[in-house]
Amino acid sequence: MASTTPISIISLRTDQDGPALGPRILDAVVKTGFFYLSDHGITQPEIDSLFRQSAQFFLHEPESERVKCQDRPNNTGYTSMRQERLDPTQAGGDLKESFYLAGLARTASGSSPAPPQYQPPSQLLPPSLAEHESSIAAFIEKCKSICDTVLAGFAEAIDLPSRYFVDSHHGQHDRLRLIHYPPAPVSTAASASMSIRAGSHSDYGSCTLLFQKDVGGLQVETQPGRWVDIPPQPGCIVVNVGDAMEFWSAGLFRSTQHRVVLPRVESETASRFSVAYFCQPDEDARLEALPISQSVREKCGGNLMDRSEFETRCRAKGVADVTGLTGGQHLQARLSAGYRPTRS
Ligand SMILES: O=C(O)CCC(=O)C(=O)O
Ligand SMILES: [Fe+2]
Repeated sequence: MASTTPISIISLRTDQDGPALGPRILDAVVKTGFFYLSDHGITQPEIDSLFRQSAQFFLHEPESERVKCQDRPNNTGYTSMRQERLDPTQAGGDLKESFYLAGLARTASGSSPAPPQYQPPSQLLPPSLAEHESSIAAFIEKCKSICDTVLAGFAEAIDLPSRYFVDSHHGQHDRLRLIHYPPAPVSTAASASMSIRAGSHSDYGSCTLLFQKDVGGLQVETQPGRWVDIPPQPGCIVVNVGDAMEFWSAGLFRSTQHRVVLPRVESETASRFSVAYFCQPDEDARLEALPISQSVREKCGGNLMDRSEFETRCRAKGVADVTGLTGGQHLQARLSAGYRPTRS
């Protein structure tokens, strides 16, 4: 099955015999930093219902209600069309709009508040989403729990105790992002050079879960200049490594550039909906480029980033001190650096 997909499919089925998650994801996170995750525990009806709520918001919520919910300092709420430009070398802003949600259940007034120092900010909700607050809060908690499993896999993959990363992730900076790419015509060479649905970028955090509805367009740069389609795969979430985890793993795990291209065929011209869950380290998490043991190095064959490539990538992403920093400092460094890797 895995050989017919561009990235491997990894199952979270608990009754499966065989190795734990760590050894099974090592190859994927070292080579592309992307894999499909199946049997993850979120049901299709739960995903469908979030996509319905997202469509209701983007297609029917009045503009006046959307803009009331913008909260840039807390990185929550609505971002409008072309407001974001993920690739600073791209001519115009991205052809998308989005809504960022913090961990609703973990705030002081939520159903399971986090310890005070790790509580996410409170969230402004427009009427169409406020109506579904408890199911959205539950969806966010399920994503968080999948991320904890993935984080445990990351630790096991490099021979660390399972909780090594989990203990620095209380969901404080995590965000669930509803994304809408409006309908667009099939692109021409001219339109593709002017705009894009989501410009080339790498994600900032530890890992991202991505739910794609039915319209394709997501691509990953597996080698410099070589873009591979990652189409929606029934029953699967796309999981990818983010910059914080690339840093933490001393460049062993790859935080790879990806993008969403304009429609190439008629079937991609409709609205495209996706949902991303960005898992971030805590503000006070200590990130340090961890030593990678000889036995892990051997398992990874020739796929290790050497020290000078690691340091170059860190600096390009705004990280001046490659020995260590906090989760909060990493996020700030990443937010203030416009990053586009040099092509070799
Ligand atoms: O919408 C997608 O499929 C990808 C979105 C993405 O990569 C992001 O928001 O970081
Ligand atoms: Fe992304």
